[in-house]
Amino acid sequence: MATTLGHHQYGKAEIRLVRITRDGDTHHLKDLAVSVVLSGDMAEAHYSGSNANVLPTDTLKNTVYAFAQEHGVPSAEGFGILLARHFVTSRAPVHHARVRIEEYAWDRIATPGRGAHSFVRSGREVRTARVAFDGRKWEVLSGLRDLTVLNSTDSEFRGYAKDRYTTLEETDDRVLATSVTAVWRHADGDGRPEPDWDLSYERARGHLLGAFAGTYSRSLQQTLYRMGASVIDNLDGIDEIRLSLPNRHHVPVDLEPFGIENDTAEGAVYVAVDRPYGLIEATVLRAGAEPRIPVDPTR
Ligand SMILES: O=c1[nH]c(=O)c2[nH]c(=O)[nH]c2[nH]1
Repeated sequence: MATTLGHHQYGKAEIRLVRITRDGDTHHLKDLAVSVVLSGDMAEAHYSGSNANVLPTDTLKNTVYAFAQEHGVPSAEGFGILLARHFVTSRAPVHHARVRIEEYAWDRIATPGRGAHSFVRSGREVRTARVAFDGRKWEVLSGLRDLTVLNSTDSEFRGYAKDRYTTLEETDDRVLATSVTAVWRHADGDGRPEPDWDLSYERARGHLLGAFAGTYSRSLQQTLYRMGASVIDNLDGIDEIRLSLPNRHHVPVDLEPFGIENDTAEGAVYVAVDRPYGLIEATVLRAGAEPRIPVDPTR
């Protein structure tokens, strides 16, 4: 044989699922996209075409819906753990399962006297969870994307390297805006009970926002480090966090041709430039922790 099969996996991507729970007149809603990836003893499907070890991806989809109804969706992480354990423990050829979940937030629409069953899709960020299980050990990565934040002052960018192509002016007061993608890794479970995933998420989010707002920034790099360090310093169970921060540049508009001053004590007008953007990415680790989050957190 002149060829051999390399790494292979399969699964069902982006299973869209809305779970409504009724508690009398008060209803609750979970809105998810679930992706399942399985790997193990499945080489024959590629070599000979034998599907004996291939549980159809259609079945993976059905299992996700069935589990959502039978077990509910306690939290993105909790649901992911339930599913990953099921696939690895119920089928011998499956050695490893990964479940990725995106969760979309909804707010209630106030309807006095009419029960609590109306919702409006929230402008909040997308919450993410990834669970990997190999039959023995868990790895849980929690995170978020599209958390868009802006500081209208307390940001400068000066003292940078310059060469013959540098045109950027130094600034001691600029707008700093970004859309945060973050992935953080929970310390190995080793038999401990699962944390309260929702509480852990809200705390991590709060520290990211607090550090963004509370840092006098000399660069987005410095702000990134403070944001990551604040999560690690304040949350015992989190050993590693990776942040991807696009620099959403806000450039003051030149209004001089119209005889209008555009940088006054009362404020200024900016172009919100969407492309190109600087992209600042880094991992922050608890001292001694091993880096395990992939370098590209979107993969
Ligand atoms: O915070 C910043 N970091 C950079 O590396 C950079 N580069 C740039 O042009 N502007 C900025 N801002």
